Amino acid sequence: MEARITLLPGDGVGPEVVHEAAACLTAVAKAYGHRFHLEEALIGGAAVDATGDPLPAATLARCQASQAVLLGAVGGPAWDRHPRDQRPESGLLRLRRSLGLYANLRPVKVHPALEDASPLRPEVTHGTDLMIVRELGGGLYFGEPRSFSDERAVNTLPYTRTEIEQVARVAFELAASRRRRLVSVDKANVLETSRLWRQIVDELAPSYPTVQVTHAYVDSFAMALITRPRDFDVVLTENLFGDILSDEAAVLAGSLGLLPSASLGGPVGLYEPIHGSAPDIAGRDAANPIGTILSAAMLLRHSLRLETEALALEAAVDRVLKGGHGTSDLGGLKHQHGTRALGERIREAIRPPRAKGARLADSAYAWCGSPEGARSHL
Ligand SMILES: NC(=O)c1ccc[n+]([C@@H]2O[C@H](COP(=O)([O-])OP(=O)(O)OC[C@H]3O[C@@H](n4cnc5c(N)ncnc54)[C@H](O)[C@@H]3O)[C@@H](O)[C@H]2O)c1
Ligand SMILES: CC(C)[C@H](C(=O)O)[C@@H](O)C(=O)O
Ligand SMILES: [Mg+2]
Repeated sequence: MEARITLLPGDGVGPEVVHEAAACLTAVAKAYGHRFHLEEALIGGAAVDATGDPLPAATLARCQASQAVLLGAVGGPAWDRHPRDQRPESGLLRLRRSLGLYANLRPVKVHPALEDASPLRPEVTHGTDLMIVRELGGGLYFGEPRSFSDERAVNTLPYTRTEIEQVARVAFELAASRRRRLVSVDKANVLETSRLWRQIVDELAPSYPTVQVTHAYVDSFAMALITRPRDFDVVLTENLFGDILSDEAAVLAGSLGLLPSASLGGPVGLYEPIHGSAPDIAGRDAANPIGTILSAAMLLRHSLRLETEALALEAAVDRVLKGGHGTSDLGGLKHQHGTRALGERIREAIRPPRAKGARLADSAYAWCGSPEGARSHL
C-alpha cells in the first residue's frame, strides 16, 4: 500500500527517537512491499524559533493531509518563559484538539527481559499488561475560564456527557476484546465532573455485559497501580489523571523511554512516546527509541490497518531485548547501546512475511486485544 505519514520530530530527544522510528517504518515498508512517504514538519520549540508559532498552519495542514502522524516530543527550558500560546506544549495540545483526538491509548507491558530494570520487585511487576485509556480532548487542559495573574490563577475542569461517553465506549470495547476488566479512575468523592464520569460509566456498563467494571479513586489507585498491577486490564481515566498515571506506570515497565501511545478519534491518528523532550540527555545519543518505535507499530496497526506489519515491528523489539540489548536507562541488560545503534539492531531484527521463526504474535509486546474493538467506536 501507499501511505503519507507526517513526522514531527519536535525538540530535545524528539528528533533522535523519531529518526530511528522512521527508519523502522521504512524497513517495514521494504520488507512487506509498501510505499510510505515520510515528510517532516515543524512543531514545538523548533517551530517557535522558526516561525513564532508552535503549530504553524502549514504543519497542521500537512498532518490533516496524511494518514497518520508520528511525533517525538516538544518543550524544553529554552521556551519555559514564553507566553502560553508560544509554548511548545500548547502547539501539541492544539494539534490533538484540531485532529479531534479524544482517546489516548497507552499500553504498558513488562517485558520478561526487563524485570530487573524496574526498582519494583519482579514478583510485583511480572506479567503486567495494562491498557490506559486517557481522555485527551477535554478536562483541565482545555477548560474555560482559565486565567493567570500574580495574585490569582484559574483552571477549570469541565466534562460533558458526550466527551465522557465517547472515550468510555473505547475503553469498554477494548476491555471486551482483552481480559474483560475495566477500572474507571476518578475523584468522585470530591469532583463534580468525576461524579458525572462515574454515573455515565455505570450507565454504559449493561451494554457490555461481559466486562467487569470497578471504580477507583485516583489517589489510592496510584498506589494500587504499582503494588498490584496484575489486577488491572483496561484503565479508563480523564486527561490529567491519565497523564500522571501513565508516567507512574512506566516504572513498572522499567523506563519512561519504553512506553508508546496512540491518539485516536479523528480521521488522522497521532502516535508518540509518552515521554517528553528529556533535555538532560538530548543530543547525546542516549535516548531510548523503543517508545517511539512501538508508537510506529501502533501507527501501522491503527491508522494503516497493517496488523501483521505492526506485529513484525513489535517482534523485532522483543527479539532485541531478549538478546540483552538496550539503552543505558534499562539497567541490568548485558549490552548497552546508543540510540542509533539500538535503532539499527531493531531494524535488522524485522522479519519479512512468512520468514522462518517469525512467530509474530508470540512476542512480549504483541498487541493484546482486537483493534477492531477499539475502532468500532472511533
Ligand atoms: N509529549 C510530549 O511532547 C511531552 C511529554 C512530556 C513532557 N514534555 C515536555 O518535555 C520537557 C521535559 O519534561 P520532563 O523532564 O518533565 O519529562 P521527560 O519525559 O522529558 O523526562 C523525564 C525523565 O525521563 C528521562 N527520559 C525521557 N525520555 C527518555 C528516553 N526516551 N530514554 C531515556 N530516558 C528518557 C529523562 O532523561 C528524564 O530524566 C518539558 O518541556 C515537558 O513539558 C513533552
Ligand atoms: C507535554 C504535555 C502537554 C503532555 C500532556 O500532558 O499531555 C505530555 O505530558 C504527555 O504525556 O503527552
Ligand atoms: Mg505526560
